[in-house]
Amino acid sequence: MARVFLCVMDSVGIGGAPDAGRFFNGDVPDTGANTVGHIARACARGMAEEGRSGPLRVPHLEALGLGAAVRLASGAEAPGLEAEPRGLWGAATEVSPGKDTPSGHWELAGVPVPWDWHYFPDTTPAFPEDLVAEVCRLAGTEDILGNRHASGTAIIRELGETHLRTGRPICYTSADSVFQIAAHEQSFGLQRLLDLCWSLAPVLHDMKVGRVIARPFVGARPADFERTTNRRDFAIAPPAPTLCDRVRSAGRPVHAIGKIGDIFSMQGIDDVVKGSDAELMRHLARAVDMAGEGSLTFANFVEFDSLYGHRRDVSGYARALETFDRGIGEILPKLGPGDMMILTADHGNDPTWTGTDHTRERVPVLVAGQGAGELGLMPFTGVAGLAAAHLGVRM
Ligand SMILES: O=P(O)(O)O[C@H]1O[C@H](CO)[C@@H](O)[C@H]1O
Ligand SMILES: [Mn+2]
Ligand SMILES: [Mn+2]
Repeated sequence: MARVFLCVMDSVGIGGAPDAGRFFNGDVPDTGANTVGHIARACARGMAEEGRSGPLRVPHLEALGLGAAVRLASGAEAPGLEAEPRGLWGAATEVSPGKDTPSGHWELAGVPVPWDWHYFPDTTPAFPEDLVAEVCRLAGTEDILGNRHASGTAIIRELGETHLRTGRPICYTSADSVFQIAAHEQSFGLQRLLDLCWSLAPVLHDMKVGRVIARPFVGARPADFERTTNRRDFAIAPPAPTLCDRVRSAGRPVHAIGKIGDIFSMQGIDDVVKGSDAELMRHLARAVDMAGEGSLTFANFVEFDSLYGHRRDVSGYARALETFDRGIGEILPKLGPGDMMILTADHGNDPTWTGTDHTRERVPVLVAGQGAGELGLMPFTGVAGLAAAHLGVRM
């Protein structure tokens, strides 16, 4: 029997998407965006020196083929990642029309998105009046705050005090197909925020808005406002059976780590554990120790994206890659002969790029535990194919 550990490093793209010119950050097309390539270049030039220093040091990812994957995907060099790969390595290209998290994950799990998502216009107000009225009705408030495109950390600094004073929820969106609600955990109430998002989700899903996201925060003053890990994503269910459903239908356990449960609306998933990325790495180590024969463990490490990519924090992103590399380095030696660990990503989020949104990019496909060699370029669905073939499950 065999086991698969499929790990998504959220937003760790490697450039080269052939359709990048059709995706934008503001008015600027994503052509040339390269999350890993540009971080490695910034590190090598001494331009990512906060809390770390010098060239990007990710020896385990490098040995698995991360640098080679950057070169294959985009033709660009990733300074510091020049070692010959000792794992199976390749790069994957997305076909779904969105550069968002559900599109990326569903396609990695074998199901490209067959519809066009609804995006809210970058205007103020961004939301239609009947939607605002429905939010007010469900929240029991006279109005909402925000009602525009925003960065989540900036908008709570800006509107958090008004929210505390008026009780009105802060509603905002981005270049993704999302409706996000920020509210204070104590003053508005965490459960009330989660209930509000849960009640609104079917309305938004009918409009083909991919997710309603609860963004709870704490703190008394703008300088201390901080989002918590109680974030919840209420996503549309995948349109067809995914890798998770296939594995589960074959009578095998499917364990989720991090956001995976939310992204797949728990479809095809037995259990989920959540926490910070540091906690998720410990959960992954435990899964490698404990997961049963024939199982799929599917993990998402979100902090690359949420803490550093959207914030365009190059040093922070480099630190996160180096921390992740150390964590994975401790887990890799635990893999047994029947184990396959796949490290990949769902889209890019180049912290050196303009704007604050994701970037359309190819993603790495690094396979540990199953020998060495080049996998070449594949579609995102090739990742599901690798996992299913290893488990002996039909896709
Ligand atoms: O700026 P914050 O709130 O982190 O939001 C980001 O997170 C959302 C979901 O991943 C993206 O659509 C982007 O808007
Ligand atoms: Mn993502
Ligand atoms: Mn994101």
